[in-house]
Amino acid sequence: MNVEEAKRIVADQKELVEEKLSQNYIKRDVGDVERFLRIPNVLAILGVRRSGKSTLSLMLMKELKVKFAYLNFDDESLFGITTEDLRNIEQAIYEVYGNDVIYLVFDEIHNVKGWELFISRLRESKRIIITGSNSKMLSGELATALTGRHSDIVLFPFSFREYLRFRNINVENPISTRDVVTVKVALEKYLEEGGFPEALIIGKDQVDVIYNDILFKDVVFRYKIREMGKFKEFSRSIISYYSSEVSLSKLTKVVNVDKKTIDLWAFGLENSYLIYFLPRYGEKLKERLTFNKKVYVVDPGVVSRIALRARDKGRVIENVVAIKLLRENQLKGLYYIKGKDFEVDFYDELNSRLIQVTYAVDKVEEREIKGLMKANELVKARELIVVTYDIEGKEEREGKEIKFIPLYKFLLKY
Ligand SMILES: Nc1ncnc2c1ncn2[C@@H]1O[C@H](COP(=O)(O)OP(=O)(O)OP(=O)(O)O)[C@@H](O)[C@H]1O
Repeated sequence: MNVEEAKRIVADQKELVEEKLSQNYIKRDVGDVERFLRIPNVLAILGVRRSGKSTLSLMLMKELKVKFAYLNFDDESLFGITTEDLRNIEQAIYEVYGNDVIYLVFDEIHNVKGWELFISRLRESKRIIITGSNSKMLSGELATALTGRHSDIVLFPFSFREYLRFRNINVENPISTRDVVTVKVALEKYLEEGGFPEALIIGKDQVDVIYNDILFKDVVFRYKIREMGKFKEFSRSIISYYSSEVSLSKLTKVVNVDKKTIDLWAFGLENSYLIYFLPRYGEKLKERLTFNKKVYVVDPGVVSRIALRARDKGRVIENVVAIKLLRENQLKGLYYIKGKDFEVDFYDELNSRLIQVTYAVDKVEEREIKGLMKANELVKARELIVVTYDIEGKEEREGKEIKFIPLYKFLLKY
């Protein structure tokens, strides 16, 4: 690709960006992202496809009021480009945007071979945002060039709080009966439709489009999967296990492929951020095939549209809590605890909390509380919480306080 061709692509995309910048977007709760751009000066925004990564980068540039250049490498005219092409692209960027541009935003650059060294060189003089929907993009051999020199955040589809903002419901701290009702009605809808911005703008069928895009572009294409039918069946089966323990070995028999293949497919789905495997506390992470794990799905909308079994409210609620915790902990320090005769849904090690989730409307079952107490003998957590559907209050057991928090409050405040 020569510089002239590259210039045309950069200029075409510049027009699209200008149009995007003129629109109003929903503010994302991602903390002080700008901070990441100061030192070190590469910020990677990772996360499931269509969660709003490029929009967030553009919002950030707008907020900082800085001059920046943008290029999306997920553009057909840029497929198959080489390391040499990157030099011409760089020059084209300066010609289109000016030599004095300091901030560079690159979408999906990880599809280009040798991108890490390119970024590593640019970072000497520029501040860079890269986005990607592959959790392994920063763990390859070449990425060592960037080790310790980038911050990364994982962006999820809208959280419940962001969803309320999108629906123009300005109740972050509902107290009056009317506000509580409004928020609870919105929560029911959120549990059904989820938080992919496009699914809320275009309609729920868009979830299917996004789901298929993830399967094909982020897994099938990347991992060169040929048995499409079986892979789709596998993906749907594993999603149907949301909020449950899953045995990959068993799925091998259901889908009828060998263990190595299943392992690769599960790896692919997890790397695309579509599903997340929560490990059991205290267990050494061996191979995916053998370790005990529970599976959670990135968005309630995907659960509603794709899972095979009848919708189970208790599990839907547990899934939404899992995603909130994963989002806030940025995928770190979360486990479930399972002993001989007890289970606790989440051990949030970072915040020293044990969290049980139940679809209780008028009474929390004794077994849920016993589970908390037993797990607490093991981990000595600071806080013990039961997330309920509608019960609020406190109870003391053996000198330890247990809080009962309704789901809407937990999602908004905790
Ligand atoms: N904060 C927001 N407010 C309103 N709409 C949004 C917001 N973020 C994203 N969207 C909409 O969602 C869609 C996907 O957003 P975007 O392209 O930023 O996602 P992405 O994660 O970069 O996608 P991909 O992984 O495919 O590159 C776009 O149509 C965008 O307009």
